[in-house]
Amino acid sequence: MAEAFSLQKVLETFRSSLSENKEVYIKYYIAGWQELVSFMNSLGSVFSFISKDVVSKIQIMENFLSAETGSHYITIQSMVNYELENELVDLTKRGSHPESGCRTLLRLHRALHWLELFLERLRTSTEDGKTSIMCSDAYNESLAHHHPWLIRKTVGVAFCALPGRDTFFDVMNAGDHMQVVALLGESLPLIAEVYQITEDLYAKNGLLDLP
Ligand SMILES: CCCCCCCCCCCCC/C=C/[C@@H](O)[C@H](COP(=O)(O)O)NC(=O)CCCCCCCCCCCCCCC
Repeated sequence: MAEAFSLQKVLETFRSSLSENKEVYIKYYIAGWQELVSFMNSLGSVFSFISKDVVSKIQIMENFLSAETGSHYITIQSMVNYELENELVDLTKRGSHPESGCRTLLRLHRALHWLELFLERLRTSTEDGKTSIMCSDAYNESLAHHHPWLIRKTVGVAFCALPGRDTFFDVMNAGDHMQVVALLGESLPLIAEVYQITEDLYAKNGLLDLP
């Protein structure tokens, strides 16, 4: 049987994703996402259209890693260099490289920003806090800017099906509520750092709007 989700595991995988010289290992980055997918699956099938999209993006990245050219995909930095130098990225409109590593990872990267905003809301919320509101506020501040109307509407409906704050804390499987809050406090700077390193790298290379 698969091991149960735990917030601690998410923290550990994102911690492992940072190299000494602050590069981001793709292997651990996608392992972190895989953990989050198992969390989402435990919330019920309303979220399966979201987790399916994440799973397909994880799969694209895994395929790059296991291909002959996999050594170029060790870190996000090496991937960006390799794909740009070899013109493997569609920069302005989708063409011959519709599923480059750079554009696929960008989608996960934007979602990581949502996660950061949402977990910060959850961490600082009070007992009567509504997860659906925390989720949609975080979404409207981040991912929503990149999604068309129909997706925004569908996502809005899914948010209403989110369990309450207590269930959320329990599913995180990290002890009592105070322990979860403490672990969130430990995890968030790490997630924020991984996010910021990627953001700076993409900005420097003009990759933030890849189609
Ligand atoms: C916890 C409940 C889950 C709430 C999820 C909120 C985020 C909403 C994301 C909605 C994505 C809708 C599906 C469609 C996506 C794609 O169109 C779109 C664009 O891709 P394309 O350019 O290839 O077409 N894809 C994306 O933007 C990537 C979306 C990735 C969503 C990741 C959501 C992760 C949720 C993780 C939950 C963890 C909760 C916290 C636990 C500690």
